[in-house]
Amino acid sequence: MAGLAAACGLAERDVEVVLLERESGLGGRLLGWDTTLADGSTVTMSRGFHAFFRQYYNLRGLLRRTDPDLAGLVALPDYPLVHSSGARDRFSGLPSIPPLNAFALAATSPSFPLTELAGVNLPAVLQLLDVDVPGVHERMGHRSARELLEVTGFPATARHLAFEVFSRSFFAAPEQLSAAEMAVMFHVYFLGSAEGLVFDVPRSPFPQALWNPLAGYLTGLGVELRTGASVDGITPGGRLRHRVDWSEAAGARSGEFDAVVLATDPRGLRELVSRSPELGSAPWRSQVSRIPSAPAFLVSRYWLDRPVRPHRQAFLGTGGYPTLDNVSVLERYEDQAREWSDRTGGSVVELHAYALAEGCDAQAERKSLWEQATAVYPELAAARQVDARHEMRADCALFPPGGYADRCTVTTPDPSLVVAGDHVRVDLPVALMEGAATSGMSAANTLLSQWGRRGHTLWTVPRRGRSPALRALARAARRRRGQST
Ligand SMILES: Cc1cc2nc3c(=O)[nH]c(=O)nc-3n(C[C@H](O)[C@H](O)[C@H](O)COP(=O)(O)OP(=O)(O)OC[C@H]3O[C@@H](n4cnc5c(N)ncnc54)[C@H](O)[C@@H]3O)c2cc1C
Repeated sequence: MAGLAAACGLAERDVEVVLLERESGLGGRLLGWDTTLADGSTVTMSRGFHAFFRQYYNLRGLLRRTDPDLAGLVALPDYPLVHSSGARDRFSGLPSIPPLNAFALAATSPSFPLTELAGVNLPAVLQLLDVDVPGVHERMGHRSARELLEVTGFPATARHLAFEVFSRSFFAAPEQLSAAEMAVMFHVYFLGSAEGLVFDVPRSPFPQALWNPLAGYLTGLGVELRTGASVDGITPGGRLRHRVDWSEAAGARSGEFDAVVLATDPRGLRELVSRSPELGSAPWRSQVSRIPSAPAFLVSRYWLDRPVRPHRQAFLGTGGYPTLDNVSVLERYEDQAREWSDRTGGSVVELHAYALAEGCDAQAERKSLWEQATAVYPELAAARQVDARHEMRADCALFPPGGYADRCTVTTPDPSLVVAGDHVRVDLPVALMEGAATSGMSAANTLLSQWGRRGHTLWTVPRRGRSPALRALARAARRRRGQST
């Protein structure tokens, strides 16, 4: 996503671009590939469910290049959260005006029982109303999301349901995630924007909905897309600034370039830079070598011989289970799964487990994940698995407490070398897919500005809390405590 955004931003300003992608298709963590099921059907497998939030302005801008009305996305305006204890919550029907949305959530959500609100630490909660990027990372980034939730005194149900679900969507347990990331998330979804927690999902598998149209657009702009091209190393060029060596099925290749955008996942960057000892500077290479990766995750997709119960939602977030984080029913939103379900009478159900224990056993995790899902949707236990696919990987970024200052930025010691990806620090309130798209465009802008070419406008929710009154209250609370919260 970051690489595609950068390629798009550059090619639209008449820069000649060669995009090198190691996998056989585009999309990175949203790659899709064909697989044939036991019943003979050919379907597209992927790492599965991704929520395209309405605040993902730069990502949506990228997709609008080929789909101006975003017709390729389907809205999922309501999705429940359930806790293993039986507690339930949902985020639909909230007013759209900040901060009324946050107050209405606290007043109406079953996770915030009025009887427990007396225990809330108001000065600490006020800090969530005064989020500014990057200041919040200096004030709160040394704490973990778990500590933040404990210090706020939010009711246990709210902590375990709403907030833990969000923390784990960063592929980390709350003790592994920076409190500042959680605060920024609160800002993005409540106080900084009117779109709330509504999100969309692709109407078709990722290649069909997103990447094939974008590939056509980029090719039309003259971008040379080379998939199955794994970059081996980068050295100083003879004719141009950089020589890039890569391997393809046809053999080893190389090319010289004025500039390079490194838009890989964290591990890809660590490995590529370690194989390129002349790139950047020694301190920068050392910084890259420290980029942390999140623990492994598991995505299990099942094609079942019978449907789940009719009222099951497209997406359900779960909390309090050993590893299960969410369950989605693909035929509720994706055309390919709907076609399979209509044809066979079955259901396509996907389970996600983030932040798995180090060294866990893949087979045991699959079995356990399925068993947890049958506790949530008991009808699954009676279903026959026509087929299943499992993806267990560890290619996501981790945003640990105290990690912000050490995060790579788009710029590097070499002006002709820029970095993009969701792990990259852009000092804007963005994360995950939107972080990737924003950093990609920002990388393109950095190069374009050196070449005297017009950049692209980047959009985000405001970089700081919108309400001066709430900000003043938060500052006053900080002064009274005489310390940062
Ligand atoms: C299961 C799952 C669920 C998720 N759900 C959500 C969600 O709901 N909402 C959300 O916003 N985000 C979600 N994410 C996160 C989201 O997928 C990422 O934030 C985003 O895809 C990151 O994009 P990127 O461009 O930074 O990196 P990537 O997508 O990882 O792209 C990096 C690319 O670099 C390529 N590469 C690496 N090394 C080399 C090399 N040497 N040569 C050539 N190519 C190389 C890789 O093949 C890859 O294509 C989810 C992720 C997963 C795994």
